Amino acid sequence: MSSNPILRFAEAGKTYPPQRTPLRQLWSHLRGHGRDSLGGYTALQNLSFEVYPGQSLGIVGLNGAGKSTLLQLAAGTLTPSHGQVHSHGRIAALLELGSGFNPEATGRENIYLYAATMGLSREQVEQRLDSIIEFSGLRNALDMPVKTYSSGMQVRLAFSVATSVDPDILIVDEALSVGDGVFAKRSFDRVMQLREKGTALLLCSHALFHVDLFCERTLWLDQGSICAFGPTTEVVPRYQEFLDSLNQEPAPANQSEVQAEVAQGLLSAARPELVRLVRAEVSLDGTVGKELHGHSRQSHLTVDIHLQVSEQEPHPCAAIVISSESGKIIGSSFCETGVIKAHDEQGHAYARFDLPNIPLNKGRYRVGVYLLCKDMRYVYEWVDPFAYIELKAAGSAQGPWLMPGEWSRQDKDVAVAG
Ligand SMILES: Nc1ncnc2c1ncn2[C@@H]1O[C@H](COP(=O)(O)OP(=O)(O)OP(=O)(O)O)[C@@H](O)[C@H]1O
Repeated sequence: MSSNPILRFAEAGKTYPPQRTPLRQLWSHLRGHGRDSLGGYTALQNLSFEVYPGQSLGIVGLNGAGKSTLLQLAAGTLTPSHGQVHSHGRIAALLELGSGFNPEATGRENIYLYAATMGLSREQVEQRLDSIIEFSGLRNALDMPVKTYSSGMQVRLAFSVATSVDPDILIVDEALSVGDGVFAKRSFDRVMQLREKGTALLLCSHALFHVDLFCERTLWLDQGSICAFGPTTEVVPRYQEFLDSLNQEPAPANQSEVQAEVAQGLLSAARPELVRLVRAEVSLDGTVGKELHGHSRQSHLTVDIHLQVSEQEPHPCAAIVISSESGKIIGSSFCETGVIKAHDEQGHAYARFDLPNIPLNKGRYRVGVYLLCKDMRYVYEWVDPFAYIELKAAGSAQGPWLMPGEWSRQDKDVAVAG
């Protein structure tokens, strides 16, 4: 690890100026004050922490805890009212929807504008243009003004540019769960690749599963202050317990709005309010892990999942997908309707998938966990790969799966001609 942090908050905080409504201005004027004396709102206070190159930090907290404010300070789109925020390197931020875009300009023009704000020259953008367009999947809409884009399309464009500029720090505010199933999966893969290349990540998400997956450390914000900060494996379960203790009703989703967007195929039903993956665990012969070793035909694969369902989606579907290392699907198993069912008032549900005598040949495989809506048309969340399994085998079978079927000796030629 480099000895210099790439991002440093030193007693940093943010107080928003008071809302200068006409009534307040009149009140101040009558009282003879030059400034509104009602005071501002302190959204963050005295935060100190550091992020080193290649590290990933998750930010969790209730609505209004100050997460977006923290991310904006880190991105440099807000300045601290007290303390300091130091950063160096190229920062790519996916913050509020549409921020950074000129709505009147086309998608193509916005790629240049957006990349320029991240320090890329026109030439550098041109070198990457094709891959940015390809990744966004918006080639046909590229010469239309961004104001005509749906929210899902805007996120795709922003995500595509932000992750194509070789950032030193990638800041993501919830954006990962937006986009249709295919795009969201590619976004996951892209963030993983950036992490492997050493990009530091700051991720704020209400989907704790994402934080669990991407971030080795987590900062839990409560009313603008750090409530807990440490390894994700410690902080996220504590935060989950806290959420459970609140017996929080999920924020009511505007169902008709969600359905309209889903109907356009632009947004997956990926609303954390509807259903979310809380935790998953893959084990081979009883050993839990992300890199597991076993024997073909003998080992027993188990996947345990814990999710949270809601009234709007009480019986989602879970699936396990086994693929080759390169991502080619070898097999999948979808749970039957009714297997996933709320177990308590908070909507926690648990399910297990068992695959004894694993019918795979020697090799390395990835195991993915998916959460879909009941009719399996939309994927809420997935993590693929969630774990890798590496199998040893005796014999000379070819190909990834162990083809069932039996040989038997025959006494005569049974091949019937004509
Ligand atoms: N521009 C602003 N002016 C005044 N107050 C603001 C402003 N932006 C945010 N706030 C207030 O600061 C507090 C923290 O807001 P912030 O958006 O950072 O929270 P958050 O944790 O990201 O919430 P959420 O999970 O709902 O997105 C909130 O009480 C909010 O009302």
